[in-house]
Amino acid sequence: MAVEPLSQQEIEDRLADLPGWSLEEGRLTRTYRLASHFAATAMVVHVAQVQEELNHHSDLTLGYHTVSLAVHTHSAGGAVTAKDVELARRVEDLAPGHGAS
Ligand SMILES: C[C@H](O)[C@H](O)[C@H]1CNC2=NC(N)=NC(=O)C2=N1
Repeated sequence: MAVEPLSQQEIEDRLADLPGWSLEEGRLTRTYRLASHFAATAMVVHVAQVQEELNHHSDLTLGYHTVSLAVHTHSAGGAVTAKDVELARRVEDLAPGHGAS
């Protein structure tokens, strides 16, 4: 997949299809709320599996009942690329199965 930096407009266009995601300090960012700490922990493991599959990794933070992600592309100098959008899309797809919102 291309690692070309996305323009501001391209990022905004893609965020329109990623509910709850935003651009914070140059990274695609989202915090999910879950029913319990155990549920949040299980989601972290699932996200880690997807990140390994994609070979693309966020800063992934486990809170009391939350899972937070912040991602940009290191190999593109910290820019946001299609790889970041792909990861966000994959996490959006798996989140409902964890009861995450
Ligand atoms: C060597 C390995 O393929 C690279 O370091 C991968 C790992 N995960 C990564 N994750 C992110 N967010 N950006 C990268 O450029 C990146 N590169």
